[in-house]
Amino acid sequence: MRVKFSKMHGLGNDFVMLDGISQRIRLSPDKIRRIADRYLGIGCDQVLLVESPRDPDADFRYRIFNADGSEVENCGNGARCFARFVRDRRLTGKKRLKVETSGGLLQLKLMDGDQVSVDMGAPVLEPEQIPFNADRCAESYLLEVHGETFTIGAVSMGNPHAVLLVENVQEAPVTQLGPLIEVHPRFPQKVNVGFLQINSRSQAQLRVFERGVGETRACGTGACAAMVYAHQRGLLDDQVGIQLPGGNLTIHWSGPGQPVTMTGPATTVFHGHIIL
Ligand SMILES: N[C@@H](CCC[C@H](N)C(=O)O)C(=O)O
Repeated sequence: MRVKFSKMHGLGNDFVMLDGISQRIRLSPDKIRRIADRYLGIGCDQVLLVESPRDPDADFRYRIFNADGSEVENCGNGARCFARFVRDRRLTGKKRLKVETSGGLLQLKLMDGDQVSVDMGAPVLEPEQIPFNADRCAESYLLEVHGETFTIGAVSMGNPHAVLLVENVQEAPVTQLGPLIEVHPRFPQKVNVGFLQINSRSQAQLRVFERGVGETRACGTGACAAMVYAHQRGLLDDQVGIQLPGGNLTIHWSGPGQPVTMTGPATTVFHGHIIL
């Protein structure tokens, strides 16, 4: 099967975008791993498949697969790339879109230049909905990892995130501790792990070890989850610039029950065909 794709990225978090509306595409975990392989395939952190919506309120549905083949609920950088992809492929002429994901409905706005703004919905903090094993909902939790105890925040942005505050993000043990927390038994569906350094009330730096991928250059839902955790602890204002290894996102959140808004770029790199 010969399939058209676009290679895109949001701050270096890279995607293979597939139009499943004008092409018939059958994916399997094995095919996804092959597409994502940086030596044997195209190479990407996530494969994103655009489909017709099931929800009559939505313009599109988009499905998200991590490089390890697992299907997941949400992807912030992917959402911005999705919005540009459907416009560039002329699947819609709209600048404001509603898209269904398995983590909920997102509202997107194409702005000037390469910028896209996404209403990511309200964060979920109830442990059983994240899902995270804890007796009660709290601002932070103690997590034991191989005999050491860490203070973490647990937030769902449709997908699960653990957030740790660190003094120096460059020196944070992202690739050592990240994989241990990713598969911690208290997160029954595994978890994305963010390491957050607060620079001021409006500036922070973040590195994320993503579930099913490893450390990425940027994670949109990770930036939203980090904002929620630090804002709840009174460390950040409502509007914050979050610097990731691949560049900056602007995140806005005004508190519990309110949606998180993420604004940042979406970039197309090339188009091609792949034999699946
Ligand atoms: N890169 C993404 C998140 C992709 C999904 C994540 N790895 C998961 O397993 O939940 C983003 O920009 O949000």
